[in-house]
Order: sequence, then C-alpha cells, then structure tokens
Amino acid sequence: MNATPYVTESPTHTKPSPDMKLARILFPLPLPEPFDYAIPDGMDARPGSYVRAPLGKIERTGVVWEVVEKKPDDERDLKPVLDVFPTPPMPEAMRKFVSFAARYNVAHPGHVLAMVLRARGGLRPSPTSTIYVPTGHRSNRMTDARIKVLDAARDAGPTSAAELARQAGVSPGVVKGLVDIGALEAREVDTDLPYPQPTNFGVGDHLTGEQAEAGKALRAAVAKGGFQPFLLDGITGSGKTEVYFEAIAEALSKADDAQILVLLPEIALTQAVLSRFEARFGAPPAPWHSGLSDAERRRTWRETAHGRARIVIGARSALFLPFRNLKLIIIDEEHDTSFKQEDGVTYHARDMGVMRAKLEDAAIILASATPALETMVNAEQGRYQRLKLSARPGAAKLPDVELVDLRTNPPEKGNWLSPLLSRALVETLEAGEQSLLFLNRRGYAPLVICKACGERLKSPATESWLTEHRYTNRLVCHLTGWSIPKPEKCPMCGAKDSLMGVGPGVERVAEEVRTLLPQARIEIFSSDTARSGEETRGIVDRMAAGEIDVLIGTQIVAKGHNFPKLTLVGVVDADSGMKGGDLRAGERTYQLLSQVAGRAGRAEHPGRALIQTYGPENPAMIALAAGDRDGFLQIERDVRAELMLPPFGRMAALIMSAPSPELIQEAGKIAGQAAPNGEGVTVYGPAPAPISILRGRHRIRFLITSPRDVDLSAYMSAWLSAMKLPSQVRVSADIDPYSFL
Ligand SMILES: Nc1ncnc2c1ncn2[C@@H]1O[C@H](COP(=O)(O)OP(=O)(O)OP(=O)(O)O)[C@@H](O)[C@H]1O
Ligand SMILES: [Zn+2]
Repeated sequence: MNATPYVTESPTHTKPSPDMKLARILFPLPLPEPFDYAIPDGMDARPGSYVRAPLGKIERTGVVWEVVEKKPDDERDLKPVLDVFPTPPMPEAMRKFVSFAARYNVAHPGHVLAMVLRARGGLRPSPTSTIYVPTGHRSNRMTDARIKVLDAARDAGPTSAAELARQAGVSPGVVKGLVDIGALEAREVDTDLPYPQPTNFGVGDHLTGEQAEAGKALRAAVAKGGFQPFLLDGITGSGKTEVYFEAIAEALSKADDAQILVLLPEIALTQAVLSRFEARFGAPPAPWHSGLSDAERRRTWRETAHGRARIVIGARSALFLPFRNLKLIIIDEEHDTSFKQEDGVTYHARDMGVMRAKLEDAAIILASATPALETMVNAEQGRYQRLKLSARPGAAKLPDVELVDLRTNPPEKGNWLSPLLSRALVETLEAGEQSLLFLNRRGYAPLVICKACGERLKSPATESWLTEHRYTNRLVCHLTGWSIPKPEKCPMCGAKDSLMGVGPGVERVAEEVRTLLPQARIEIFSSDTARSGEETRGIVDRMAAGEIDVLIGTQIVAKGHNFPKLTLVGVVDADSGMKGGDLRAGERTYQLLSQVAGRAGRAEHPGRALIQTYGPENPAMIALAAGDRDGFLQIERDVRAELMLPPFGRMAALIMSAPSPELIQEAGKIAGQAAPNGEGVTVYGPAPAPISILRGRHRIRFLITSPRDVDLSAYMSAWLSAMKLPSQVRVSADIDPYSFL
C-alpha cells in the first residue's frame, strides 16, 4: 500500500490559522488509520460527521473520527474537508463499535466502515419527484382527454404526470395543459417516505402465564435501561416472538426516539414475519437484507441514521447500520450459523451484537429453541440472564420424534424413503394434512459418475464434485455456481449416455414422492426454486394456505415458518451433516433437525417427525428422539471443555491462497516462521485447506488455539504484520472459525 497516512500537498485556499482544528477522517477503504484534514472556517464538522474530502486525486466520502487542535509546531499544509453531509453525526458508541469490530476481527477500521456505508444515497436527502393534485378548479376549456386525466387523478390519488397520462390513455402533454389552466397543481415530494411510527405499546392481550412472566422480566430490564443480555430459551413455537414484542413495546414507549434492531437469518426474513410486526405495532418495520432495491436500501439507511426508523429488522449486516439511539437488540435464532460472515471482514453478528449492545448501553435478547453451546455456557456462568418458555400455547404440542433405523428399515432399491416414512406420507395426505421432507442437498444427485470408466465429474475451479440438476439439465458446482449443460458423453472416456447421478438431492426425492402420491401437490423449496424474495414468499404463502401437500426442502425450510396444517416432518438423511471435521457438526445437526421437526404440529393437530439415519446410536440422534436437548449439550460441553475448544478455549484460522502450488508452499513456510511466540498459543499447520483449490487459487490453512484469557486477535494481528509475503499471496484471519473449508 503506497498511501501515506498524512496528506501533504495542499490546494491554495486553506491558510493554517493558529487555532485551526484538524479532522481526522476515516475512509471506507482498507487503510490502517484516519488521515488529517483542515476544517475550513465556519464549517460544522464534528466527531462523527459524514464528510467529503480529497484523497489522492479522488473526492471520497468518509467519517470524522476525531477533531483535534492543530499543534503550533505542526507545519503540514493540509487539504480541507470539502463538505459535510446533512446526516446526524455517527454517535460515539458506533465509532467505538467500528473500531472494536476491526480490532477483534483483525481487519482495518476502514474495512468495517465500508460495511457501514453500504447505502451512499442515504447520506443525501431523499430525491424528489413531481406529483399532480386536482385543485377543484375546472374551466370551460375541458376536452374529453382532460376530463379523463382529472378522473384518473381523482381515482389514483396524487401521482406522476406519466402515470396519470398512462391511466387516462392520453399523452403527458394533456396533464401539462391542465396545470396551465389551473385544474391540476404540481407538487415536489420526497420519493423516500419516512416509515410510519409504531404504536400499541400495551401488554400483549393473549399471553400465556409463562409468556407473560418472561415478558414482564424483559419489560422491567428495558425500563431500567443499561446493558443487559438475555437468553430467551423457548421450545419451537412457544411464542418467543410474542415475548420479545413486549421488550420492543417497552423500549418504544420509554423514549420517542428509541430504536430497536431485530436480527434474523436472511432466509427467515419473510413477508409473514414483517406482517407480524406490522400487526402488533400498527406499522411495518424498516427492512434490511440483500434483496432490497437501491431505493429501499438508502431509505432504511437514511431513516435509521436520522433516528426515524424505530424498528429495523434485518439480516446480519443490519448490525452495521448507524442507529442514533439504539436501545434494544434482538437476535432471533441466535444459534444460526448464517450469523457468521465468512467473506471480506469475517465476523459473528451474535458476538458483535452483544458488544454493540454493551457499547450502546442497551439491552440484548438472544432467542432460540436450540441455543448455541457458547450462549448456554454464558447463561450458566451468569453472564446472560436466562428466561425459559417450556410449552406451546393452547393445544399445540411438540411433535413426537421417532428415529427410523435405515439398516433395519431400508428403502427399496433406487429409493430414498423407507417404507415407514412412505406410509406416513400416504396417511398424512389421506387425512388432508401436510408433510414436509427435509434433505439438505440441492439438485437431483450430489455426485455424477461414469458407468463406463468410473470417473467422478469435478468442478475445474475447485476440484469438488458436480451436482446434477434435472430441471435445468446442468451439472453445477455448489461452491462457485459454475455450471455446464450435462454432457452426452463422458469427458474422460467418451462413452455415450454413461453418466449417472449418485445419491439423492431434493429433486430426486420429489420424483420418488410423485410416484408414491401421484395425486399430491408437490413443491421443492431450495435456493434453486426460491431465487428471489418473491418466489420464497410464494412458496411459503402457498404452504401456509394449504395449497401444497408435500413440500420438499433444504435448510431453507427450517427457519421460523408457521404452517398450521403441517403434521408430518420427514428427515431423509439425518447423517449428512455429521461428516467432515467441523467441531460443531454434532451441535449443528441437532439444532437443524430439531428446528425442522419443530415445524410440525404448530396448531391443534398433533405432529410427528420421522428421522432416517444409519446411526441411531449417535448422541445427537438419541437426544433428538428423547427431546433431551440439555443432556445433549452437556455431552458436547464436556468434550469441548476436555479439548479446550471454544467456548472453553479460543480458536482462530489463518487462510492463505496463491495462484500456484510452489508459491503457496513458500508462503506457508514464511508464515510459519513469522508466527510469534505466544503464551499458551499453539499453531497447527500449514495444512491444505479442505477446499484446497478455489477459483484457480491454491489454499492452505493454519489453525491456532489458545486458552480463553489470551487475546488471540492481537496475536493474529501481530502475526499478519510480521509476514513479508510475495504480492500474489492473499492472507486473512478468521477469529473463531465456523466453517472449516
Ligand atoms: N399466547 C398465545 N396465544 C395464541 N397464539 C399464540 C400465543 N403465543 C404465540 N402464539 C402463536 O403461536 C405461533 C408460534 O409463536 P412464535 O412464532 O412467537 O413462536 P417462536 O417460539 O418464535 O417459534 P419458532 O422460533 O419455533 O418459530 C404463532 O403463530 C403465534 O402467533
Ligand atoms: Zn467415462
């Protein structure tokens, strides 16, 4: 990096005056520190102000990190701040949070700031547009076309000239003519409207006894104020959402400008969830997720920064929105691994969320039916206060969970559903109820081999196996999205029609169900069929309305959905998540499967879950069948404590990649030699990363462990700065890695 931390060339128009103030500006770039600029006389640039300033030859947006007096002996001729955006300055707590997140996750503060400045349009006032409103004045110069436009203006309400003309079926010139004669008035209005303000802060009117009790405890904590972390530990369908609504209502009622952030896994952010907020608080929350348009994104950003968006509900990156007065954070499905960001700055939104709440002096609620081991340990050790919900309201019961041992109950040859599960599907359809089959594999078959030569088809960029997709008739690499039409001949031996899909994906299971239940309405729910928010909503709405008999889905089905007529859940392959060297594989499988099973029996009809496995003696399976979550966590906990793995010890990964095997080998050697000595720190590796080639780059990995009291972030940061690597080598640190790819 050749940027220097101080800008020395100067334009002619700033004269340093003796009492001049300097703005230290942080830019959203991977730079290690803020740069100094002169604040021109009369400019209101304060700590936290969003500003523009020249950097090199470009004008850039940044944030004033600090304002300091220029020292008398400071001879530097500084460039000036150019202008200040009309956005409230970023509060100090937020600036501290950016710095903390950077330090903890071993990233540059500017890199974290880039995540904050995701919607630049939000820094400016809303764009405006012209709308036309009838004045009531009619002249005698009315033509048919003019009357049609006035009728349209009356029916459609205030709208644009183009829209009025379209509705009236006339040219826009007619609208103009009506303005000239005074029958329509043109008004400039903001295109991005503020969010309506929430109301209804009273206690929920139908809470059960235990819900009311938990709600009361949360209200008391929020009313008291200050940093207070809670674990809301309630079985699936026990009303956790209803309970944290109480905390939201209390926070909103306490201060006119109090703001609330609700984080959910992205795929749980459905219309159904937004509608529940709207039903409770009389106004829709401000959304934040990857599916927003630019206009929606800048609107949420601006309204959050100005403190006018009171409830923001979003995916993990919403944690980096610039709230003015954040009083409460809720992390729903807190165990969900999608809260861990793996690209760019790696961070865990739950762990960062707790830190943000601490810096903001706010309350935080982690909600889950299957809390992460880390969270359970925090609760046991008294760092989080635990609130329990142990029952579903009304007649709804947790489903009966039954293990199907595939060794004694095998599916017929070429099938994937055991006779037990097949029979259950038939019975459920006959009873007029719904079934859900869960298989965490997209496509038709996860592996394609050649019957003639035995070749397994691999992705050229990653060396991972290609998945067969029948609907599109393509072979797809699920790591990169790379795909080819399914070849007619084997690329190795040239044999014709010899390629064969091995193993099941959701498409293949759907095919089997279609044969079993020809009259059933069957749909697949995966990232291939739910490519947009709209498609996702469509499937969820059809399922909720009872228009689907059998839904076959990947993990996308597991989160947060309420399907009242769903009574049977079948897990096709419970063992698939247990493979691989991931330290959380057992925990993850338990969480995912109990989440999936928990979709059944959420209304008056009792539900059941059938779990197909070749390993019914695995502790995760035994615990699932017995509903013994805490017993399972105890075993996991003992293993991790014994091995000093998180949360009993710390862990980090160092991932390196280079374009050739020779270069990565050399880089590994350099990195290994540069590893500092740290008390209690153990460095394992370098070893080839489990995905050893990705997009043409060869990858290696170090794993680092330490006792809990070691600052592993500082260690990693020291290590990174000690390595002198060839420029083609990329290196990044991952604190508390979740994915071991
Ligand atoms: N006291 C109550 N009376 C009637 N219905 C309730 C009550 N509490 C919750 N419900 C309903 O029960 C269903 C489940 O509630 P909710 O979604 O809040 O549970 P949850 O614990 O967040 O579920 P999960 O996390 O498993 O999706 C919802 O449809 C909700 O409206
Ligand atoms: Zn072949």
